[in-house]
Amino acid sequence: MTTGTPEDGPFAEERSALDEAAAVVESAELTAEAEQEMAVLDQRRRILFVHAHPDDETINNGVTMAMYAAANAHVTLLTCTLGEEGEVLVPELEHLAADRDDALGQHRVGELAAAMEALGVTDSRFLGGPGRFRDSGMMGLPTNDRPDCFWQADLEQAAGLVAEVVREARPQVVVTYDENGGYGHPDHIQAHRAAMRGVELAEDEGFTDAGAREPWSVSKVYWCANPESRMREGLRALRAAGDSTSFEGLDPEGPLPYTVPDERVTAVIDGTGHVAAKLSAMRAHATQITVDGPFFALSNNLGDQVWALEHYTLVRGSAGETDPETGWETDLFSGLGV
Ligand SMILES: CC(=O)N[C@H]1[C@@H](O[C@@H]2[C@H](O)[C@H](O)[C@@H](O)[C@H](O)[C@H]2O)O[C@H](CO)[C@@H](O)[C@@H]1O
Ligand SMILES: [Zn+2]
Repeated sequence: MTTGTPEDGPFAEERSALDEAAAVVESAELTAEAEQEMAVLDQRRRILFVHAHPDDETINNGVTMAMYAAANAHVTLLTCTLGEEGEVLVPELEHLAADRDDALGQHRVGELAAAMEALGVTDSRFLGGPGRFRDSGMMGLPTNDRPDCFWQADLEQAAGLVAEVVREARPQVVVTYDENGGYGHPDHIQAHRAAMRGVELAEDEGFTDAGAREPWSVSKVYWCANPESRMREGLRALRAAGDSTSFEGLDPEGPLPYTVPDERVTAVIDGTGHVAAKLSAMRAHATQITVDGPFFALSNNLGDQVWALEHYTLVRGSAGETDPETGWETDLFSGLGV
C-alpha cells in the first residue's frame, strides 16, 4: 500500500536525487553568502586594545577608540582585571573599597560599560571572563601575593586566553602597554606580557585554543607612549596657571614618570572632535578619575591640545605613510590596505 508520500510515489528516486541536489545548491549558496560576508568583514578595520584595569583604556586611548568606532572600525577592548584594589574618589562610595565591602570591582564593571557607551565601543570583554584575574594592587603591596591576582597568573595560560580573543576578533592592529606597563604597575606589566605572548600564540599553528579557532596573524602591534616633551609642556602650563596640586610633587624641569623619550614615539592619533567623548568616558570612571579638578579645568580651557593627541610606538609590523614633518604615522592601520 502506498503511503502517498513522495518516497513511495512514481519517480521517488528521481525526486530524492533532486531534493539532495537542491540541498547541495542551497548549502553552496549559503556558503557563498557566508564567504561574501567574511570577505566584507576581512576588509573592515579591526583593532584590539589590551588593558589592565577599567579606566586605562580611556586614559590611554579614549580618542583613538572613539575615532575608529565612529569610522565603523570594529573596536575590541580586553580588560584583564576588574580593578578591585582601586581607590574610591567618591565619598559616598567608599564602602565599596577592597578593605570594606570589596565590591569595587563589580562597580567598575558598570563604570566601564558607561565609558564604552561614551566612546561608542560595543565589544568590551574581560580576560577569562569577569573576575577571573584579580587586581594585584600597586607594585610591592601584599596584594601582589594573592594567588588569584593577575600578577600571580600563569603567563602562558593568560596569553592563551588573549590568543583566543585575537583569533575570534581577528584584529589587524593590537594596542597594549610597553614592557614597563607605562608606569610599573604589576597588572600593566602582566597585561603587556600576556598581550605580546598572546599575539604570538594566536598565529602559531601548534597552539590549539579551546574554541579550535583558525590561527590569526596580527599585522601591527603598538605600545601606548606618552612623550616626555608633551608631559613637560603640560606640567609647565599647569604650574604657570597656578595649579600646584595636579601631578603633585612632579617638577616640570625634573624627571617625569609615565613618559617615554620622544624618539620612541612613532605614531600619533589626532582625535580632535572626539575629546568630549573621552572626557565623558573619564567622568564615567568616577571612582578613579576626578574631572572637576584644576587639571581638567585647565585642560578644558586648553581644549583639544591636552586630550586630542594620543601617541604610540610601533613594535611589530611595518609603518605605513608618515607625516613628513614629524615622521610619525597618523593612522594605526596605515599601510594595511584596509
Ligand atoms: C591608572 C591606573 O592604572 N590606575 C590603577 C592604580 O590606581 C592607583 C592606586 O589606586 C594608587 O593607590 C593611587 O594612589 C593612584 O592615584 C591610583 O592611580 O592601581 C589600582 C590598584 O591596583 C588600580 O585599581 C587602578 O586602576
Ligand atoms: Zn591600570
